[in-house]
Amino acid sequence: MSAAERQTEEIILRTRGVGKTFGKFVALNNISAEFSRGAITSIIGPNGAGKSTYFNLLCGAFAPTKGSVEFEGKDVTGLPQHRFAHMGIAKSFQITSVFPQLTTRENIRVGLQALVSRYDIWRPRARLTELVERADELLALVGLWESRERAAKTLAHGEQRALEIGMALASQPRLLLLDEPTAGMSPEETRTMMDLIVKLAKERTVILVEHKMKLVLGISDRILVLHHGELLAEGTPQEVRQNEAVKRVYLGQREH
Ligand SMILES: Nc1ncnc2c1ncn2[C@@H]1O[C@H](COP(=O)(O)OP(=O)(O)OP(=O)(O)O)[C@@H](O)[C@H]1O
Repeated sequence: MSAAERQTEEIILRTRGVGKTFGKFVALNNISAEFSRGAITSIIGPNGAGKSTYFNLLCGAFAPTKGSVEFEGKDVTGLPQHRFAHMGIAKSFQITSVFPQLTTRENIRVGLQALVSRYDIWRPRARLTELVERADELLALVGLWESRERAAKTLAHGEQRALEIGMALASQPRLLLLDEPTAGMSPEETRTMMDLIVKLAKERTVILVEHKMKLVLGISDRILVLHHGELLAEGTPQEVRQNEAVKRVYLGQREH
């Protein structure tokens, strides 16, 4: 394996000098960062730091105004969002997108059926069995097996978020992007979600956006800190915790 190939193997996603402007407003400026395969990387920063904007660039929802995005060594800058999904990148947003009237299990099956073209159309029975089995595996993985027959609208907020992640996993992504996965959750729901993220990260790369620094220190391999659209700091949780600039930004903020 060449040095370049080894780098591609180790770095799943990279941005080079990405920026994003909305009219004259610079929401994100010149962010260069690398995301290691198999790691949990958290993007943190105070309100308005540019986290969601960066997230949207990483998952292909926005094209950057400047710079480039590389996934597994390929330049994917400006490709339509569905191409990102087909390449192996899945995302789950702050806003829940489950179908409230359907059961938990039906929701997961809907997620899987969206991929139906990958299956052999001449073997419908085998395809159906495979879908059902895969849906049940995903339900168990995200901790919703017991709630499988409940209408999604009756699930607690934390369970709805877990369901949404289950749906995102239907495409068997190599990279899972989560935007504030614990937003609006109780402390107990938050712990459950953090445990789920750690479990999911054993099999795939996870990047998450969060504004609660304390929350991600314990589970992240690497942390990027954004502030006013710039990359303020990056490093291990230990390095970020001790970083003077980061301390200043978070000083006086209510810690979560
Ligand atoms: N579509 C848009 N049009 C104009 N300005 C925008 C748009 N989206 C974001 N912004 C601005 O860009 C800046 C960064 O926003 P962004 O949502 O990325 O921050 P954030 O770190 O995710 O904040 P929060 O923690 O509050 O979600 C903010 O000042 C925001 O007002």
